[in-house]
Amino acid sequence: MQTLQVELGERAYPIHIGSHLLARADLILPHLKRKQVAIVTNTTVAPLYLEQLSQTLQAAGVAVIPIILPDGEQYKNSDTLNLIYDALLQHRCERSTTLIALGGGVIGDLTGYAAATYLRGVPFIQIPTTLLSQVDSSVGGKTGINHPLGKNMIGAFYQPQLVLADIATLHTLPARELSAGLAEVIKYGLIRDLPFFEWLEAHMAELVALDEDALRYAIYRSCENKAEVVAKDERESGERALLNLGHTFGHAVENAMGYGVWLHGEAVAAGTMLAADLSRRMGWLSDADIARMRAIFVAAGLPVEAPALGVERYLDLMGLDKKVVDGKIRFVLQQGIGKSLVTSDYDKAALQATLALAA
Ligand SMILES: NC(=O)c1ccc[n+]([C@@H]2O[C@H](COP(=O)([O-])OP(=O)(O)OC[C@H]3O[C@@H](n4cnc5c(N)ncnc54)[C@H](O)[C@@H]3O)[C@@H](O)[C@H]2O)c1
Ligand SMILES: O=C(O)C(=O)C[C@@H](O)[C@H](O)[C@H](O)COP(=O)(O)O
Ligand SMILES: [Zn+2]
Repeated sequence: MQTLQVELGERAYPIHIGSHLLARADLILPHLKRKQVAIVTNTTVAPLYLEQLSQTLQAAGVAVIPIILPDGEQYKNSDTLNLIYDALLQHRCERSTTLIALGGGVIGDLTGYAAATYLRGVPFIQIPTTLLSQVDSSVGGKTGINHPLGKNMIGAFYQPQLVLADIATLHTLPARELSAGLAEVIKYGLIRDLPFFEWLEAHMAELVALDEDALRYAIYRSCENKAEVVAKDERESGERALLNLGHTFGHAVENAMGYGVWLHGEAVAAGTMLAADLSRRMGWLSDADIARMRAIFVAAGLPVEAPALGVERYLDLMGLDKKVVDGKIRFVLQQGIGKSLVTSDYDKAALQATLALAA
């Protein structure tokens, strides 16, 4: 097992990465205020891992309240959030009850937001079971739900007490979901870590084949990148916005196509290629860089062409992005592979031309 620390002063917490961690009560117990937890999961993950985690905790004397939600991005909304509050209230959960998110990013974001708001805040633990949630969503404290008009529009920054990433759970993950997670892994290389990008180019086939050593390294290096950025800028007043590479376009795709039709990672991959095209038009990215990016996304099993929504629809949806300032959309663009910036200083005609690719 490897451990990283997210250095956030009194809100600091460890990320443990390893195999068969669902059996490790000793890693969880020190983070509980009281021996009662509510495990929030979904109808897909519950039959796979709920029993195992519950038994681990019950054997250590912890009372477990299971909360099983419907599965899918289309359920990351206020109705599903209310199901969590309902269960917590029915069980008379107190401020000392810890919520445990057992599942992918949808469960993590919902559970984190429930924890941030139930009784004005109860502790929570992330046990991510998708690659995407192990490398990205479980770390950093962005929690929330979607709105029909936009992705993640309602939420809170609220840090977990602990992240427990059990690599063994990835063996049951569908290949399409593994690929979606690789989009966020590749993101770290593109925005700030050229040596990692080069390592990913050399080891993509092993990752797709679920090679344990390759996965462990990719998850650790991704979490290391994310933890560093979050420690410097917890609430996204600067550098953290770089973690949004491809998301301005990608969130528009997810919303327009209907939540869940394009997976988050798929939309991020195609969105990153649109951002790359805009960077190229600004003279910051070469044709050779774009070819490398396209090749790595394809090798990861990800789409590189965004859907044809039309220029106006893209602009309209991107106008709701959280990075908008004074009505102007800001993009994360690249100045080569491994170097990125957030800017509103792009050429409008270049943006129109980029969007016309997806028109
Ligand atoms: N908070 C953040 O910082 C952050 C970062 C990135 C993404 N996100 C959010 O995360 C969500 C995407 O997360 P995701 O890609 O994990 O999707 P997801 O949570 O929908 O999980 C993907 C699918 O895999 C299933 N699943 C989960 N673990 C499994 C396992 N071990 N074996 C088999 N099936 C399993 C799920 O039930 C689901 O059907 C999006 O809503 C996105 O906006 C948040
Ligand atoms: O942690 C962050 O910061 C990120 O931007 C990570 C993204 O991968 C993630 O999808 C995040 O939820 C997007 O944030 P949003 O603020 O654009 O909703
Ligand atoms: Zn993302």
